[in-house]
Amino acid sequence: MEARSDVGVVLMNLGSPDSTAVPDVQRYLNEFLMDKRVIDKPYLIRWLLVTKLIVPRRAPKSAEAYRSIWWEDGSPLIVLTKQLEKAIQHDLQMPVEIAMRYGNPSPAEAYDKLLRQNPQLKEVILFPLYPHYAMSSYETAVEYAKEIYYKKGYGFKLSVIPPFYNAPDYIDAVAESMRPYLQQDFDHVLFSYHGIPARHVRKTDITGKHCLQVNDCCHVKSPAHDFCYRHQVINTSELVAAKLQLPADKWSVSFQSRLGRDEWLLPYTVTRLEELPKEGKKKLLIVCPAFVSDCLETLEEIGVEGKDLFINSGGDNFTLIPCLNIHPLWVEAVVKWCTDMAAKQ
Ligand SMILES: C=CC1=C(C)c2cc3[nH]c(cc4nc(cc5[nH]c(cc1n2)c(C)c5CCC(=O)O)C(CCC(=O)O)=C4C)c(C)c3C=C
Ligand SMILES: [Fe+2]
Ligand SMILES: [Fe+2]
Repeated sequence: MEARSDVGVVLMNLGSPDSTAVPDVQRYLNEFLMDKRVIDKPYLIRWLLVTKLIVPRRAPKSAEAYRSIWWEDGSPLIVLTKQLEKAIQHDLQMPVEIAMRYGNPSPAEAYDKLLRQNPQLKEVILFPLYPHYAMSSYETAVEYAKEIYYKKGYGFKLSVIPPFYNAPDYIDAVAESMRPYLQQDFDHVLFSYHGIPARHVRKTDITGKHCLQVNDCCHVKSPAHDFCYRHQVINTSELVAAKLQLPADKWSVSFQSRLGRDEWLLPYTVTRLEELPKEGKKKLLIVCPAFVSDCLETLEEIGVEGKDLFINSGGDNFTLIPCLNIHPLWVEAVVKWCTDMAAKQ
């Protein structure tokens, strides 16, 4: 492939605290939870909730959880995003930088670095590392990256990779990353996705009358699906299960990481981890396809806490399948989509 320096790529992920020290975790959680697309309450209520209630209680516990999974070179999410950057840079022959929605590095740092090293830059491809659309993940990342782009008046064009929850290359990569684990004896495969408040699904329903309102809404054709996180994660799971020829009674979907008292998407992963052994499903494979890089929510919440809960509820065997990270099929897909988008310039 011919090297290009007029098109650059920014891989954008969620971000982590700078360190596991409580003040750094506090700063990160404040920035994260003050995002109006994450806690969608009026500013003053959000500010009181976040700075007076949630963060003071949560920061020390989160810091401890981060400490239990932190790597020598930093947060797994950041380290793995950097590894993906290296892997695709090698094959893509275009300059690549990483950016985070919260914490560091910011999209401004990524744009500036690309420009400094490639003064002839004409286009930046923004690649949000989220397969599914949610107000609190894909949408906030893209809006933030665009806000900085317009504010600073950059001269290059900004193109954005859309959610890829049903893209055959992504489905293949998830399925093939799971396949070796299916060789072992298992009773059930649980697809555990980061949850969101049910209210967010209703809010992003462009028809205003479909999501969580129509019977079996996620299987009834609707333009709402383009923005419906629930539809998209169910669709990802169905496509992966079909690819792996998993019988319908051998897999299911659940939602993790609930925060607060509002109702989030159901069923909750914690509930399913308690129920599955009682249903005779004692050997479990669990996979988290909403995250393309392993992070606190996979390594600690599922890999440590989830495993304890499952085993203490009567489970025998718990295997967490790693995220795509730098799986060769995933690297190939990222390279292909960036190349295709650059060719459209
Ligand atoms: C996969 C997409 C994600 C969605 C959707 C999402 C929604 C969402 N998250 C919170 C609150 C927290 N999430 C936290 C960590 C975290 N979340 C995602 C991804 C999505 N979140 C990732 C990849 C991570 C891991 C970050 C890392 O450093 O490894 C945290 C911080 C940790 C903790 O204290 O638990 C919070 C808080 C809400 C409220 C929300 C939807 C409204
Ligand atoms: Fe989250
Ligand atoms: Fe829906």
